[in-house]
Amino acid sequence: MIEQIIQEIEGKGWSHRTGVIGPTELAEIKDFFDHRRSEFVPAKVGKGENLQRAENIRGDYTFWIDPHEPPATFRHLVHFLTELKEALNGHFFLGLKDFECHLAYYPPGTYYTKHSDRHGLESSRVLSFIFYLHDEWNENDGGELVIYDKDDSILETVKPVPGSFICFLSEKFPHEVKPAKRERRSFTGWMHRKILY
Ligand SMILES: O=C(O)CCC(=O)C(=O)O
Ligand SMILES: [Fe+2]
Repeated sequence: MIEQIIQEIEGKGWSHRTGVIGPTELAEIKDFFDHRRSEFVPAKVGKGENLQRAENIRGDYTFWIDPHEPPATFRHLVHFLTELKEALNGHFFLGLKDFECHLAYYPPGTYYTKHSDRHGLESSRVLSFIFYLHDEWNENDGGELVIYDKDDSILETVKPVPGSFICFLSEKFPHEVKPAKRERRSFTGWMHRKILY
């Protein structure tokens, strides 16, 4: 699996793999979301003094996970990411040192408009990654991740298949989350060239 991801990143700069998380693990994750729901906070946009809630930009709620001390439910995902980080360093000499990650849920109808994960202040973000954690997703549920190229042409529209994983070079691909008909759940994060904690 990791080897295929590396090859896809080498070829096109991003990779989408299905079947990364199995049904038993997804069921445990569903329980975590259901039990810890009240601890999720509205995601904000901007930095420092300009940090603000802007539902017209992003409508998700997040719960940060410390990858150095993850809840048991997320140990497998953190392990997978650690192996991916080492493989990326081995193949591309990226010098990745750490990653940050959060859970997110997007209530029905919410979205995240087109943005880049890497702007001035976040210049150490190298790779963006997302696991899709909802237990069910139907053809017409929406919630696609639309990936753009540097010229703002659509490269790919990715359906958030439960248990799938996507990653892309943060610098190269602006992207957007389309509104969905059902709650859309994910584990999202970024690999960095510097130690974060
Ligand atoms: O959930 C997704 O598919 C993408 C989320 C995203 O772009 C972000 O949190 O920066
Ligand atoms: Fe993003």
